Amino acid sequence: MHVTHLSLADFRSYPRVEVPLDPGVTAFVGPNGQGKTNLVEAVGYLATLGSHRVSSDAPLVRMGAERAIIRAQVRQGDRQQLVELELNPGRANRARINRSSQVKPRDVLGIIRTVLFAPEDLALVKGDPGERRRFLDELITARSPRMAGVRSDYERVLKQRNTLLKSAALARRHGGRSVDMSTLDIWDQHLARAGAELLAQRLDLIAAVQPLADKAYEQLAPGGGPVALEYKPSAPGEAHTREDLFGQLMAALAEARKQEIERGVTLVGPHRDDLQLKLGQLPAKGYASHGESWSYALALRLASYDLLRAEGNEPVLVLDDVFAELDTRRRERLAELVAPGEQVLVTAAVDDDVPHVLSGARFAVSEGAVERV
Ligand SMILES: Nc1ncnc2c1ncn2[C@@H]1O[C@H](COP(=O)(O)OP(=O)(O)OP(=O)(O)O)[C@@H](O)[C@H]1O
Repeated sequence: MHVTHLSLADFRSYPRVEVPLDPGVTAFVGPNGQGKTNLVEAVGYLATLGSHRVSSDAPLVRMGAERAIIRAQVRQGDRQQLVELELNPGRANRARINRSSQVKPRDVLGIIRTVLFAPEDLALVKGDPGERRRFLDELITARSPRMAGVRSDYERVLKQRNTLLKSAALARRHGGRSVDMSTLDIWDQHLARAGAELLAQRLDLIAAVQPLADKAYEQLAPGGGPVALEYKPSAPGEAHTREDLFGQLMAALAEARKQEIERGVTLVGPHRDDLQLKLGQLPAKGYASHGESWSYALALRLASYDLLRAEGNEPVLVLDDVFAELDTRRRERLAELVAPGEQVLVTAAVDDDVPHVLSGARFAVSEGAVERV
């Protein structure tokens, strides 16, 4: 699958821009702060309904404008589709597919898939567990778009359950009116049901990604591994099937209930889990060097790319400002690995940062103009 045309209105720094794209490698080159990342961020947004840089939509809308529009023409084999998202911060976003507005934003998922590697990815290794959970869950959704529904069910139930626990905790602390806790059992069931589904997908994904990440790390930094991905659940146990995971979560919720009511928050479930990344015998977080952490994050993205391709879901690979961070050897290895991809979008400050193997289309990006050179 590849994008044949990208069109933005009031997205980030662009009042309007039209970018025709070819399969193969396309490099966006220009000085800092000219809008290169803004272009690839828009493609990433269509694939994940989120930005890799910010957690809310407001910064994505051009200063002074009310809404932003991202539109892309996508080709999958012989099939062409036009996808469009309208971002309305503070109100619901809107989507159109082939000009039909009878769709929800979530229906756009799966039309475009991306694997995006950017400097922010260092947080995958060095950052909070939430970064690694997002990595897993975005990849789960890229493999199976219906999982977006499961994720949003889980988030909704979690929010409602937390509201109930919080009011119970406040009532306990301040001796207010007691709270009716009879619905908590029902929330437990819903939370464990969606949670088990999400957990099963995460465990399946980790098993598939692990050997690919190890192989990618070895290619980037020979002899530096091995790398191992270990899931650290908040509800401990050995379960793997959905039904067993459901039972495991229900048991852990029962055990944690007293503490949850005291603290007013849900302490068990996929939202509290972590993915531990090990390099050799040590956890990468806190031990790996800057260069090792970079290679690790990159290996995770390359593994994601390999996995989606192997499963027949060829994604667009986006390499945002990454070559300047790598030494010559790693830069060339990476370039050789990704050069055969169906579509690879690269951003760089200067031409020399783009390895020669990645010859293809070039656009100069300067002061809001994107021109083919
Ligand atoms: N909502 C917005 N409204 C207007 N301008 C914005 C908005 N968001 C970001 N910008 C501007 O976009 C520019 C940054 O663009 P971008 O991040 O794409 O730069 P870049 O070319 O990738 O630079 P670098 O090489 O430094 O990574 C900045 O000048 C910033 O002020």
